[in-house]
Amino acid sequence: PVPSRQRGVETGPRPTQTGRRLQAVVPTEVKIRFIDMLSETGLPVIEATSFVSPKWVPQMADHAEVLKGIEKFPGVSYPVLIPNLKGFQAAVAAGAREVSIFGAASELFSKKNINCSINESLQRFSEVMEAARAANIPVRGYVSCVLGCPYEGKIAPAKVAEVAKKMYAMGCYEISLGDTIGVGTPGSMKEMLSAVMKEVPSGALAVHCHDTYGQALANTLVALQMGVSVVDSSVSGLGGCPYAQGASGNVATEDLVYMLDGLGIHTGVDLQKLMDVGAFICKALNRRSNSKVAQATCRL
Ligand SMILES: CC(C)(COP(=O)([O-])OP(=O)([O-])OC[C@H]1O[C@@H](n2cnc3c(N)ncnc32)[C@H](O)[C@@H]1OP(=O)([O-])[O-])[C@@H](O)C(=O)NCCC(=O)NCCSC(=O)C[C@@](C)(O)CC(=O)[O-]
Repeated sequence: PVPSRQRGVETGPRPTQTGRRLQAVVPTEVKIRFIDMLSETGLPVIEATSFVSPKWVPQMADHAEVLKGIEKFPGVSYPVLIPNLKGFQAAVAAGAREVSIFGAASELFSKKNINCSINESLQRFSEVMEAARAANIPVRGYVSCVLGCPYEGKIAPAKVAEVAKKMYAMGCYEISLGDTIGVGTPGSMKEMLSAVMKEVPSGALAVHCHDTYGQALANTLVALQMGVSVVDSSVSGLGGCPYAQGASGNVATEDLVYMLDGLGIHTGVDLQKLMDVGAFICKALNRRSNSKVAQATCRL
């Protein structure tokens, strides 16, 4: 299986693990060094940046410099997030060879995150798909809030299945199901995946588990047992979402790789190198790693 899609630096105005907000904008050269180091770990996919509006997320205003500045390792892909056609065009002009669109299963989250309804977002995405097809650019689709929403609470699995089905039908080669605020449990993950798998084949699904309630690894394991083989993660468990207050980062890549190694699943990812990248970025951001593996081995 492809073990992990790794996110680059996504330090928006979101709470850290301890509830402090990250105020600083991460310098572009740190982002580039971080991604270059990740490229040497054996990860197959590194999501490099977002071509979103700098008025909405000023921390990503350097997207073109980051994408142009990183070394592109053979065999590694560097997709970028895009919310609309404008983002797609800017990403391609900066050299993107793969993009990800991001929708949601929650109306209110869609409105807060990308300022439109779910239906409007699907309309925007279909414009992107058309342009992507013409440019031969593969598109991945995210569905956020699949196990809960900061504004609507519980989300019906049928709603997740409906949005995932539409994004898959429009041509996304893979649908990543995001537990954006990390409220899911193995039980709700199983229920949601069972509904989605009636509409989208398991081979075209990925999971993206935030670890707010400490359930991310358990939820990921359930998804693996149900046939999903692509998992999003983040070194040192960095990240969150600026429009989902209180959400912590993704499952730490170090912890995910440790678990996969323990299961005898070959990943090709070098855990030691990952830990070095984690130490680098935590030092640069002056924060503690959220990776249990990193904490246990006392590297930070
Ligand atoms: C979607 C918009 C742009 C709508 O924002 P809007 O204000 O409705 O957009 P607009 O079309 O009215 O344009 C407003 C201004 O933004 C510009 N603009 C418009 N589009 C772009 C663009 N692509 N790149 C650069 N600039 C852009 C546009 O040109 C205009 O500039 P002005 O004329 O005022 O100078 C905004 O809401 C936005 O950028 N949102 C992104 C927020 C974000 O980054 N959220 C986090 C992403 S991660 C995530 O969602 C979850 C995920 C994927 O991780 C999975 C999970 O955990 O669930």
